[in-house]
Amino acid sequence: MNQTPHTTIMNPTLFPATGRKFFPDIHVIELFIALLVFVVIHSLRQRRRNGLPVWPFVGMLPSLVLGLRYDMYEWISQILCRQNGTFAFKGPWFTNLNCIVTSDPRNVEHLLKTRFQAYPKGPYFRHVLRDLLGDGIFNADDEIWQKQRKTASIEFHSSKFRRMTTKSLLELVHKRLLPVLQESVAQSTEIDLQDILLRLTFDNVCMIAFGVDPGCLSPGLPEIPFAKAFETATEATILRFVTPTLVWKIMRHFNIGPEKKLKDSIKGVDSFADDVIRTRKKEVLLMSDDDKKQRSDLLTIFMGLKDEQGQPFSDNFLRDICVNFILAGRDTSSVALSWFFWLLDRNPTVEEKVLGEMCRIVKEREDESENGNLIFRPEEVKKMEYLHAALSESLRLYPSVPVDHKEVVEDDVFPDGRVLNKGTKVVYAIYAMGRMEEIWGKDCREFRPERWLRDGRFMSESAYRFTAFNGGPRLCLGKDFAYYQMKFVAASILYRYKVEVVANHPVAPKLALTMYMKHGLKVKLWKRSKSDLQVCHKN
Ligand code: HEM
Repeated sequence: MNQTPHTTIMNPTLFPATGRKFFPDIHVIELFIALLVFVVIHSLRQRRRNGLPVWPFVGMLPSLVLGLRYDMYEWISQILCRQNGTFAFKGPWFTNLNCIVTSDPRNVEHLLKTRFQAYPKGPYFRHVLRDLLGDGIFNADDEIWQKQRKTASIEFHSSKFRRMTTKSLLELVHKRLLPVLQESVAQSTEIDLQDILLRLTFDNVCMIAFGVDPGCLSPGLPEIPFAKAFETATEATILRFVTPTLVWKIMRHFNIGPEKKLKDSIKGVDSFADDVIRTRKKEVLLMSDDDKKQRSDLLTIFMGLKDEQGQPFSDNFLRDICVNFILAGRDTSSVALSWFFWLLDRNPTVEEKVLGEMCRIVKEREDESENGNLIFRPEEVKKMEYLHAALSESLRLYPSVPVDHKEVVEDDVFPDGRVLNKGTKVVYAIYAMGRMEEIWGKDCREFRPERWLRDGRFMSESAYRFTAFNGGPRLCLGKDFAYYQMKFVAASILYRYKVEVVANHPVAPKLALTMYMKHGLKVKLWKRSKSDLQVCHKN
């Protein structure tokens, strides 16, 4: 038999009626190609509309992954420039990554001030940050936030607080920071300035929040378990933002991966906080009313207050308050100063002007005898307008908090016409705002402190164009203190040393809650000679 029954009956590639060959594999391929072409055209059309291609299932994730490999903040800035300041990010299906990203000052003012009540931090972010930040000021909304804000605000604006912060900063700089820097000069070694500044601000803010000095900035730069735990906890928390909620929750349940790291590090933070709270409670019992009034650390202040039921705050809540303030005060001014020193190294004319201003101010002193170990006085720091402008310019380009977030709790429309449904997450891109020509003009990417000066005096900018310190009712509580701290530290260093960034040291931002330099800031210090300062005195 030539034609076997097997071929006629069993082979589905022949049409029984016509005997014509049917090639399902070719049709499948054609169909597949057609679908692919459709998907690509559709995704690219979406690119025109949304700024990025939107792929089935994964949304804009492929572009995000590429952005993460390059420079996340630059990547966001470029999309926002193309999209006139606002775009909708579409994450993979069934994840929480969908959000509206904006750098339009009108929208930023709308969400931070005009419609403040409609844009709280919201349940999603609160949930992600809850293990580390609890009910502390950064993570709270409504009454819980209001109560902390009000109390801390009274405290931050009191003269007692100012005296305490000025004194503790002076001691930290002169007894701890300068000797460590001097040691590096004597040994002729390179140092990681970012690490040293982080230690300085950590010790400083622990004194403000807890009233204790952990001693991170000490000779030999010891590793302090509390500081280490704090750093690991913030890093592990960030990972939750880029991990689908279900995945990190499963990891948390089984205590594995980054969630295990997070849990262990939070234990470290809690154990330090618990110790301080327990000890302070015993101390407070023995204190006279006058002694209590002398103390201006936040822990002692909040310990003396009562909640709505007339009960003292729980230890957990006291812990949350302090941990949030430490986060607020540690990572912000230190990274801002690191970017500032890096920019100064690249802009020697700005450095000359900063130095010239300091020297002019010192020259006004009646008694210049202490010049050898000069300590800047608060009224002198206030007079440093050019330094103030240079730090603001540095924060404009490298804001310590590069992106921030809100969640809209009722349907709303942005001033630019974008419609937002209840529950939409909104990201305001502070880093990108510093790179918008519409806000700062054609030279927006240049480091030019003069843009902040009118007739030599510093002129502040609207918080909705320069959002480095946030704006509206949640404006940074530590803004005045932060400027004083940064100016005092920068002036005390620059008056004594030339800070030279090590050649070829790679500089890039790290993906974190705050704008760390990924590889730190390796520098070498050179002691300024008397003649350097005499030249600058003459200017
Ligand atoms: C260069 C230094 C600083 C910058 C750029 C900065 C920036 C910011 C930003 C952007 C926020 C809003 C965060 C948010 O709501 O998500 C904020 C809030 C806050 N900052 Fe600062 N900060 C700095 C220094 C400090 C310091 C030194 C302290 C305290 C010692 C501090 C205390 C606070 C507090 C308590 C809040 C929460 C305000 C609220 O939610 O009502 N900040 N800061």
